[in-house]
Amino acid sequence: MSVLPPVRKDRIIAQQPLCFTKEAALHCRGSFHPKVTSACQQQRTGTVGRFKISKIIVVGDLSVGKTCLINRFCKDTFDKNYKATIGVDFEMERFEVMGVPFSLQLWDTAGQERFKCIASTYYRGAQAIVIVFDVNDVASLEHTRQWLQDALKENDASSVLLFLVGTKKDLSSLSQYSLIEKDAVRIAKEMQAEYWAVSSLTGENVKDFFFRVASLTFESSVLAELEKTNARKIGDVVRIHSNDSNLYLPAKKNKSKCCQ
Ligand SMILES: Nc1nc2c(ncn2[C@@H]2O[C@H](COP(=O)(O)OP(=O)(O)OP(=O)(O)O)[C@@H](O)[C@H]2O)c(=O)[nH]1
Ligand SMILES: [Mg+2]
Repeated sequence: MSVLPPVRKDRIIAQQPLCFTKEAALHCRGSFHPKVTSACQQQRTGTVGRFKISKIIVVGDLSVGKTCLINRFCKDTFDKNYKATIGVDFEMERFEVMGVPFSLQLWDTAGQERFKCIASTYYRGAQAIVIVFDVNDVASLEHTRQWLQDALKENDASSVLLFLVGTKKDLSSLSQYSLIEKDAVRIAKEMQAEYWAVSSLTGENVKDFFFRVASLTFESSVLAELEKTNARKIGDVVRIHSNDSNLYLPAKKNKSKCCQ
């Protein structure tokens, strides 16, 4: 018998949420992968929904707004005063995706150089990496490549999902924003990351972004689980075939210009 309270009503995901821009999205299907949908309907999601907790790490320069982003989503709060994260912090968020319970552990890491080596010891075993920059600070966007490279030292580039997130959109004029967006989309494509722009002050796109992270992480976890089950059944490794050229095919990662 479960001792956990029911999942909050505003954490229930019935449909695949839309991407921010089709130009830099992990995939643009408006629905879950058909194999995932049928696995959920038939309650064949294996460890996903029972024991599995997916780890998401959030990295990026100091003061770009990583903590505020997580706090806006998890606690619906915003603090205008900067308090540096020391080492790491984490929040748990419980979702229900197509009727299946799904938990995310959101690891908020320190951007300050002096705490970086403590923070990097928590990078391992991530299902998704969220690389954050400030849309008003070009240098923080340029540094995202280095953050990704560091995070990938501890993770498998062929299976981890990547998100590039621009914060503090409220501080940017439309014309300033559209300039940096061009570069950000280009870098996101290079990294094979999905691009988002948000404001933790106003809340713009914050919930949509985390719903997308939860949905895509759920989808890839269920696909991996099905792949394992199939491999066990026939005693060999089987790939799940899909016509989409999407993030689930490791071959795609080989094309990355980044971190080689
Ligand atoms: N206007 C505005 N300010 C923001 C936003 N997000 C964060 N800030 C401010 O930016 C500063 C830094 O935010 P944090 O979330 O603490 O930054 P961080 O990336 O966690 O920093 P470290 O923990 O040192 O790595 C704070 O003063 C926040 O109030 C936003 O969306 N809009
Ligand atoms: Mg912080």
